[in-house]
Amino acid sequence: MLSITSVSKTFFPGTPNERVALDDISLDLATGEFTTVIGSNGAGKSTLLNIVAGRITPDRGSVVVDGEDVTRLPDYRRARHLGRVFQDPLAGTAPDMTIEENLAIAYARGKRRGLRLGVTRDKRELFRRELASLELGLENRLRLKVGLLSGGQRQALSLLMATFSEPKILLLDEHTAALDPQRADLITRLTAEAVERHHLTTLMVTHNMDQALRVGTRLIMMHEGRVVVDISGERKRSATVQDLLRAFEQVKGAELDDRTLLQ
Ligand SMILES: Nc1ncnc2c1ncn2[C@@H]1O[C@H](COP(=O)(O)OP(=O)(O)OP(=O)(O)O)[C@@H](O)[C@H]1O
Repeated sequence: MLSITSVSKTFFPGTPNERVALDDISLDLATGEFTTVIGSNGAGKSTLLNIVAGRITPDRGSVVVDGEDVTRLPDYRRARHLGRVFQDPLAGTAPDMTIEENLAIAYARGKRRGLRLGVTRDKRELFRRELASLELGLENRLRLKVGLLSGGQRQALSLLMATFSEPKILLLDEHTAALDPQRADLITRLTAEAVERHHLTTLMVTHNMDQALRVGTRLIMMHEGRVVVDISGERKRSATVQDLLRAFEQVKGAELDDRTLLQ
């Protein structure tokens, strides 16, 4: 469903501020594959997501979504195939609009013109059912302004908005990092449920190794713009935080030109 092939990105090339963000990365995600992405600060995780989203164009390489080469397609032209949730709960929703208006905008994404916006009775029922699945009581507060919700509630709504139109790719950029542990656990659970229910091909960046191991079907660790660990299936299920820390120490200690892939 998602093929990233030999993608490289350097910011400010040829200047003293030159930063290699991605260094010849290749990654193939099958439909429904849920990949968690960990790595140190500056490893290139956000840049990878931005390249998939079309916010950043790679210097080299290609991005193919469901057979379509989108490498040079601007972000607004791929938005209907993508769902994205950011770290900041304020980023994914419009605070001055009501819950149902926000949902109507998300619902219209990916639909043909003419089927857009406006909250009909059918849609309201659909929104109510979807909101009920969050178990936060929001289904009875459809006309509440989103700005009045807590961070956790807003993030749950952002997640619902990003997933219920069944995008081809779901991008989660540390979307639980700004929440308290209890809310973070709730959003993590809702994420796993939504991905499973809609069979979404997902990339989830997190700094929480435990979370990266608990959810998803595959885990990659990035370092200095490269994928240095890539595990799935039983290897992922049996891996521990200690294993990841050990692998990270090994990579950090390796020579810069050592391209050994740890598996
Ligand atoms: N827009 C930009 N302009 C210049 N340099 C950038 C830009 N975005 C990222 N970089 C640089 O590219 C490298 C990778 O950054 P990126 O944000 O992708 O890392 P990350 O793994 O998401 O880090 P973090 O965990 O700290 O968010 C870093 O050296 C960063 O300084």
